[in-house]
Amino acid sequence: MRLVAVTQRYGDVDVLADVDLDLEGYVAVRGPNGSGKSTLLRIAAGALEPTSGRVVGRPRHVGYVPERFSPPGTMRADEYLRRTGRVLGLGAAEAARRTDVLLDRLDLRPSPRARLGSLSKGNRLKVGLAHAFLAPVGLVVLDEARDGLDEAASAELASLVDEAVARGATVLRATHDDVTPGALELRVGGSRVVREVARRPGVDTTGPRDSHGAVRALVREPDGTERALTLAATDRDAALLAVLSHGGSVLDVRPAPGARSEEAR
Ligand SMILES: Nc1ncnc2c1ncn2[C@@H]1O[C@H](COP(=O)(O)OP(=O)(O)OP(=O)(O)O)[C@@H](O)[C@H]1O
Repeated sequence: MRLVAVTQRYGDVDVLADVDLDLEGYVAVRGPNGSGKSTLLRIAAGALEPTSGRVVGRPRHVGYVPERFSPPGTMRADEYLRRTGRVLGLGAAEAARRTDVLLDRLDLRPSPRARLGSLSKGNRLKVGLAHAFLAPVGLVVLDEARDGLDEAASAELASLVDEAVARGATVLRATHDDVTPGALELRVGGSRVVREVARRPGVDTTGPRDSHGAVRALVREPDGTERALTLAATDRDAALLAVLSHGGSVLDVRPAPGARSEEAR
C-alpha cells in the first residue's frame, strides 16, 4: 500500500507535507508528541481523509486501534467481538473461536463476559487489540497500542504482530518502544516522514540490503523476554551478534517464509 503526496493541514499548519511512502510488513512509527504519528495512522487506516494526496492499495478490511478506543459500554466483551467478527466477514463459529482464542491469549480480566464499560483502561485496550486481530485483515494499524498493557499482554501483542506480518499483512504501529533491529521505521516530525531501518547499538544496518536470505530468529532478551525477529540477510549477523553481546540468547534461526526487507531511503 502506498501514500502518494499526502498533505494534512490543520488551520495554516501542515502536519504532514507531501508525504510519499510505500508500506509493507511491520512498520514502526516514531516521533515526538504532536509530531503527526496519529494523523499519519488515521490517514493510513482510512479514518481521516487527507487535505490532499491519496492512499493507494489500502486493503479492504483494516484492523485499527485508535488512540482513544471507546467501545459501547453496556455490551459484553465477547459479544462485541463476535459481532465485530461477523461484520468483518467471519462465520459465526469462526468469530466465536477467534474471540475466545484472542481474549484468552491477551488474558482479559475479570472475564471475557465483562461489560465493556466496566473494564480497566488496559483491559479495554486488550479488547481493541482483539478487535484489530480478529479477522485476517491486510492492514493492522495500532496507535500507541502498548500504552497501559502489562508485560504478558505486550509480549502477546508482539506475537500477534509477528503472526500477522508472517501471513502477509502490513502492520503500522506508533510506538515509543525499542523496535526490532532490521524493522522499517518511520520518523515523523516537522511535517516530514523519514524512513529508517531500526538499529541497536552495535548493529550496522547501513550496508546494501537484500531481500534474499532473510531469516526468522527466536531470541531471548537479557530480561527474559522471548522475541521473534525477521532479519534481512544484510542485518542478520550483526543483529544476532548484538543480541548475544547484550547478554541475550539466540534460541532458533530458520529461513524466513517469504520475508522481504525494505530499503531505507
Ligand atoms: N483535529 C485536529 N484539529 C486541529 N489540530 C489537530 C487535529 N488533530 C491533530 N492536530 C494537531 O496536529 C499535530 C499532530 O497531532 P497528532 O495527534 O497526529 O500527533 P502525535 O505524534 O500522534 O502526538 P502524540 O505522541 O502526543 O499522540 C498536533 O499539533 C495536534 O495538535
